[in-house]
Amino acid sequence: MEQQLEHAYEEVLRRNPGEAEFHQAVREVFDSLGPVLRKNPRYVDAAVLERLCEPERQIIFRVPWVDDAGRVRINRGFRVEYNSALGPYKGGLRFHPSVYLGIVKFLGFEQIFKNALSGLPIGGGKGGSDFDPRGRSTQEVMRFCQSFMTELYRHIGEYTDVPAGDIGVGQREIGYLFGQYKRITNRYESGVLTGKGISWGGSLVRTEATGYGTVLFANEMLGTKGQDLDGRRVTVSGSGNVAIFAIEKATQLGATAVAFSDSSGYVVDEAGIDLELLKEVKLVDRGRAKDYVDRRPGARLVTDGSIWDVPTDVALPCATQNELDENDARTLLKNGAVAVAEGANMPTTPEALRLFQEAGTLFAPGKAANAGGVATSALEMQQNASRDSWTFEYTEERLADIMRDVHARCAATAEEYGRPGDYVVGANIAGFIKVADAMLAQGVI
Ligand SMILES: NC(=O)C1=CN([C@@H]2O[C@H](COP(=O)(O)OP(=O)(O)OC[C@H]3O[C@@H](n4cnc5c(N)ncnc54)[C@H](O)[C@@H]3O)[C@@H](O)[C@H]2O)C=CC1
Ligand SMILES: O=C(O)CCC(=O)C(=O)O
Repeated sequence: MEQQLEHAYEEVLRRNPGEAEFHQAVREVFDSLGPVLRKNPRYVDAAVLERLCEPERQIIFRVPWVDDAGRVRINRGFRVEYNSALGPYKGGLRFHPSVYLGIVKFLGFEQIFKNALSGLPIGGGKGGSDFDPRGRSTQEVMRFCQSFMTELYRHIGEYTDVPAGDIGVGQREIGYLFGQYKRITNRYESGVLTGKGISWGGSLVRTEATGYGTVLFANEMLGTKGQDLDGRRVTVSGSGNVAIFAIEKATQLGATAVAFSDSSGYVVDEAGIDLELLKEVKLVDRGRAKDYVDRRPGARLVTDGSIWDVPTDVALPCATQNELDENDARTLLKNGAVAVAEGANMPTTPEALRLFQEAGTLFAPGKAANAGGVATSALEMQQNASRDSWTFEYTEERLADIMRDVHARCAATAEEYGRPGDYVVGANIAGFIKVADAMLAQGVI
């Protein structure tokens, strides 16, 4: 079976040149699959690996828009409709200058397994653009979103493909995208996008869900060792949607979050991050880390080195891919970190992951730990379909149940395949089996 996996991986390299992040995401999943393929050769016979590595549809389009100075700008838009074995394509849109096809494909590939693990009927997809929202006015962002949707609308729908937010796309952008979709189609199709505002079809808890879910997963992992987050030091990279609500849930569970970051550096606040201030700086003012430090006595901004230099018990990388490397892992281990849970998608490099695995550190891969976001999007779709809206308490309880289930499924699968405590193997195998079985049942498509 190892030979088949190697052959399939070589084909991925050959067919997708230059897409390093996509190669990395495939490699990490393939590294887990040997035992499951040996046990079920029918997956190999039906070319499930090869099919999983080829998206069902890849859409690339021009996004023209006019900036505030009247100049015409051109960006590139993407939507990769990766796999629909379990439901309509589902996954976020990322607006960031680094976006290219390889990033969208890695995210879409990860999304297939994550969505399978959530236990909800959603397939995998992802999209975005190399548009950089930083420094752009609200009017420019709106014009960009309207142009983006003017092409995207023909590819998406409640039963087809349901985008949501990711880096650079929050409720404001979802609002402009939804408005343009409604205008073009003349349909109030609430279930076409998730992450909407509460008064126009959104779900309570969706904003908080990814960060909350990541922390709940970390707490479940600690629970297997008779420990929890209470009294722990936590470090959270990033200061966007995922990071902020990871800090909030960790604080609710009795931990002290001592550091966060953005692309300008990291902030250490030994007294515990002031969440209200952080929300004001980041969510209201759209400011920088320095704006927090300017208003918070005792906090300091560090503009060189790495946030993972800050001694911590629990590390929550919640910014972006490959942000925690081998050196960072060594430092975290030296400083006694006991758990790492990925709020971001693939934030840990393969070399760093290996070090954590060798050290026996509790390690939650993003496709399991951050599944609460997309799961709550699926709950938003349920509410839209039934024209209902649930309370915060009820929705949060559903999220907590889902995260417990995801944790239990990963742990049980790791155990079954002889790797107890290895959540990477557990998540990859459990997600793979669910998707692969549905693909087999649906024939060669
Ligand atoms: N929003 C969601 O529901 C979900 C997001 N994720 C993942 O979580 C991560 C963060 O996403 P969001 O919080 O939604 O985005 P966001 O746009 O709200 O925040 C992103 C944060 O990461 C930082 N960042 C981005 N690129 C960076 C870079 N190259 N270097 C340093 N810092 C950088 C930004 O300063 C910002 O603080 C991403 O990996 C995303 O794919 C995963 C699951 C769901
Ligand atoms: O809520 C969603 O549909 C997407 C969330 C997402 O992009 C992710 O899980 O990485």
